[in-house]
Amino acid sequence: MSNGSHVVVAIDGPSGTGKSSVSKAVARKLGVGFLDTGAMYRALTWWCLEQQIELTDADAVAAASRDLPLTMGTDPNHPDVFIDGRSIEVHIRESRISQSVSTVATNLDVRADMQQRQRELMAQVSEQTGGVVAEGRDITTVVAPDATVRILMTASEEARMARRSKQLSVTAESTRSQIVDRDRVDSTVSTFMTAADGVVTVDTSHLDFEQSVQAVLHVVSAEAGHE
Ligand SMILES: Nc1ncnc2c1ncn2[C@@H]1O[C@H](COP(=O)(O)OP(=O)(O)OP(=O)(O)O)[C@@H](O)[C@H]1O
Ligand SMILES: Nc1ccn([C@@H]2O[C@H](COP(=O)(O)O)[C@@H](O)[C@H]2O)c(=O)n1
Repeated sequence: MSNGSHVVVAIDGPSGTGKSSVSKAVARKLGVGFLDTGAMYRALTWWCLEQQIELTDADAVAAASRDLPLTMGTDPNHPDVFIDGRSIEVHIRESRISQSVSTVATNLDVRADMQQRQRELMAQVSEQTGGVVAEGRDITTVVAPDATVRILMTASEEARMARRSKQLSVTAESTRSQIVDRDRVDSTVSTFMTAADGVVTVDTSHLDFEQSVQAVLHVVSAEAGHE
């Protein structure tokens, strides 16, 4: 997915690593679009709860996914998520969504649908802005295995707990099961705890936010000649 001179950056990693915030900053610096693929699974989860669809009813959830009136904002300065024209960005970050999103994301029919939508969105955004930074759990391996740059962003469990606890203003310990349990379930359908062949690992355990952004830009520069 290098599309001539377009730069396609795929970033995966476990929960709380900083993928989303770092990817957004990298997209801004490169002047290209940004796609938060986790937000798409969160949007479907929110929609199913709104429609009172049982998340364990795999067929009903897959049907909801196919019909989902989802629009993704891909400007890294104003990323937003819309269903039927209504912004649901705030709602999809609620803890009830974080706690149930993996049930939806491990539905294989849902994944096939979302992966197809993500490929189409990435191609569209790349065409419009000259590239895209897309982040999630299966972008480097399934959605865009031929991306110009493929990165696995990691951080120790302790660093991720500390980042999440600061973000949510709760104790670090209380975030452990949230992070560990979600990764355990999510990794039954995607490979993001270890780097696949050809994927560059960026370990941010001992980096601050700006250093993490620079580390990713350094890899982009080395792999694609962009900075
Ligand atoms: N290198 C870093 N050092 C310190 N804090 C960081 C760093 N990178 C990101 N953060 C902070 O960590 C928090 C979590 O980051 P973010 O939401 O981007 O993670 P994520 O990997 O996308 O998580 P998830 O996949 O669970 O949504 C944010 O508050 C972010 O500002
Ligand atoms: N490519 C992806 C991205 C996300 N998921 C699932 O969505 C959940 C929410 O993701 P966040 O990055 O917003 O926390 C995540 O826990 C996965 O269940 C996915 O499966 N594939």
